[in-house]
Amino acid sequence: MKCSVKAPAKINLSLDVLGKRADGYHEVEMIMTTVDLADRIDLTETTDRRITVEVSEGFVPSDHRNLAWQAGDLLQKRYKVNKGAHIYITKRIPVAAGLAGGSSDAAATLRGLNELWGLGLSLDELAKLGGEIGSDVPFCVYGGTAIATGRGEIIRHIDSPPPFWVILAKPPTGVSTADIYRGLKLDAIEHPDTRAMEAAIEEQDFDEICSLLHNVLESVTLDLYPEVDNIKKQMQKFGADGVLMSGSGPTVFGLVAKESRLNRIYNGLRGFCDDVHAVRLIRSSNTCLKPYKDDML
Ligand SMILES: C[C@@](CO)(OP(=O)(O)O)[C@H](O)COP(=O)(O)OP(=O)(O)OC[C@H]1O[C@@H](n2ccc(N)nc2=O)[C@H](O)[C@@H]1O
Ligand SMILES: Nc1ncnc2c1ncn2[C@@H]1O[C@H](COP(=O)(O)OP(=O)(O)O)[C@@H](O)[C@H]1O
Repeated sequence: MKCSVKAPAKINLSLDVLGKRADGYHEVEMIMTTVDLADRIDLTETTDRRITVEVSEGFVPSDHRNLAWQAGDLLQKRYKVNKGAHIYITKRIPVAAGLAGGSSDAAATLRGLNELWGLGLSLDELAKLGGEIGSDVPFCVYGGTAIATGRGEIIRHIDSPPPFWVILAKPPTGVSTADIYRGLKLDAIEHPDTRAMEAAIEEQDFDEICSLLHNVLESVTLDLYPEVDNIKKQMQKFGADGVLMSGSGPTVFGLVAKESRLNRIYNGLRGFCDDVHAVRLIRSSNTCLKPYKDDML
């Protein structure tokens, strides 16, 4: 048996850090939403108990370091599954980019193997399991739009923002999330207004959403990688309505209301940055994130 699962990227419309925890992680409050730039996960059930991974991009690890492998291994061990799986990952989400590509691959693997191995677990159960793999995995299990707290694993679903375009531009720099959190000066943080952003989303107020975009990790990454600031400025210059770095970076996203303006911004950015994507939000999550069985492919 086979199945395929979509693993979409996320952006952080708001990212606040409230403090450092005893376990070394940071207490966060983030508004996250899923965008339609996705990896594809093809899962094939095997009769031995091995979990194997193959990735379209050779530089992404295909051994135990791959988060999709970790998802398969965890599910198999926790539920004593006596079957294996081959996981083929077609990468489209830029790697180490602040877009949760690896986390989304892990989440899609959990959703897909749950189906393939007939485990019957709920999304809540899969999300809880995902939290053992990484802080962003629980959000990626559900997709949609949510407020994530704790170290990112406590998820409260909220309304989808109004429909708009998202331009993503990633400079050729990979960023280590741990390094960026480590570089944050907790006493110097200017906090975003998360409640106002939630209200703006509820009211579908695009202009207000753009004016409230804020990420406290941005200044840390910008100090280390000035090219990120350059992309921000270019995106603003070409006319994006709101511009922010996603997660720990270095991807910068621009929100654009008018399709007519999209080409100008996309082409302008392509002039000096190879990795540019124009995508939409995935407004309602679960139906399009559901695994497709082989007879539907
Ligand atoms: C910054 C964010 C924002 O969505 O995303 P990315 O930029 O990675 O996409 C997340 O908080 C990243 O989540 P994720 O990438 O899953 O992090 P994890 O694997 O759990 O942790 C990687 C490292 O980041 C630091 N970390 C992560 C989460 C958190 N709340 N506090 C932390 O201090 C820790 O040093 C940890 O060892
Ligand atoms: N399935 C995967 N896809 C991409 N990267 C992965 C995957 N599994 C593990 N990794 C490793 O995780 C690191 C972070 O990758 P990624 O999830 O793309 O970044 P981010 O957390 O910034 O969104 C990379 O350096 C990569 O080696």
